[in-house]
Amino acid sequence: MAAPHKLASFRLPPLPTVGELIKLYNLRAEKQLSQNFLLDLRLTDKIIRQAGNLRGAHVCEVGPGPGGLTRSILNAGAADLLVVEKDSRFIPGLKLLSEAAPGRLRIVHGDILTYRMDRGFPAKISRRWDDDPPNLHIIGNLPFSVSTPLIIKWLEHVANRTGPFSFGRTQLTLTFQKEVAERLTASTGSRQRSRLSIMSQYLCTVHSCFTIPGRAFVPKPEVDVGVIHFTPLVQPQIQHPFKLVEKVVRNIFQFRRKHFYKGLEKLFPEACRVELTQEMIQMADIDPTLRSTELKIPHFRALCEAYAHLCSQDSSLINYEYREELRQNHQERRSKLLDGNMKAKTAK
Ligand SMILES: C[S@@+](CC[C@H](N)C(=O)[O-])C[C@H]1O[C@@H](n2cnc3c(N)ncnc32)[C@H](O)[C@@H]1O
Repeated sequence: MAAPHKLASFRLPPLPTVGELIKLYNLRAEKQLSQNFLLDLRLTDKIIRQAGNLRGAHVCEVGPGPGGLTRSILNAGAADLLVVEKDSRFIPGLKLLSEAAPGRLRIVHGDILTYRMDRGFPAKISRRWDDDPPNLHIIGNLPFSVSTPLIIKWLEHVANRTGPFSFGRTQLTLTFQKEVAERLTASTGSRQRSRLSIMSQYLCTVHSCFTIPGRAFVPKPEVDVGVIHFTPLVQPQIQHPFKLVEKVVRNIFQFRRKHFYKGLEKLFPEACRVELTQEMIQMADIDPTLRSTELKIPHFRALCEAYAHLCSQDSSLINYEYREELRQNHQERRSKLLDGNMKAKTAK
């Protein structure tokens, strides 16, 4: 790995263009892997600038594909770029880039959903949580198919200070389909306010950088794309376990446009539903006629506080899942129906 001060001339030598590489290796986009490529290096440079100064930085790029963003990251002076790509067809092209930037590009052929990023970088780059962020950045033009599960997984890592966040408050610069980008940054009262807004904003400063029109990608997706920058907060706005917060928020947003208590009720089994919902709302001191989208993060904090208190009084509550109960009831009804049909047939 080259030391930052040795990177005086870090720009890549002349190489085939990304478009030429795609033709050279016959890299037809795979719909299953949500492959929409960025070939315009001015645009990839613009995305990379949102991450801040990358000179001498450690970077993990998700899904480099034919390497447009990868080139921009290297040209911005990253000292150590680790790319994680699932599709083996891109590996030869990435190796070409690696040869053009000796010692600066490491290639992992694997799945970002299971890759252990905490093992991917040296411990010496770690910073204390309340320090400035470490010199490690996660960057990616994310595959649409994994963007939501991936950001939820990383937010859980932020809450637990694990994975990429075992190095400190690692910053992320990522693309999302525009609708998801709007949900991530939506403020109280907006139509896009959703589970993703609360989960990301209670843990991070979330900044919408700019929108890329769908026509900038090859092949062109149906939607536009938003670039979002995340910096984990020193103090999360809700200080309860991630899983508890996620459960409260998910239930409340089951009925986004209704009074929030409609979703809240579903935290509790039928026998104690009305009573415990009322108790929870009273404890949190919130107007029950507010809609889910009108709740602010301090409201969610108060609701999590109240729910944690109720769970401490009855430990079975934390494992109760309304949807699971619905699923089981449905299965029971189905098997009763099947039994009845079988009996009717044998009686004939
Ligand atoms: C939207 S394309 C972006 C490609 C390239 N970064 C660009 O901007 O042109 C998404 C890339 O992620 C890769 N990919 C999809 N699922 C992945 C996964 N689970 N882990 C790692 N890479 C993945 C795809 O093969 C593809 O190269």
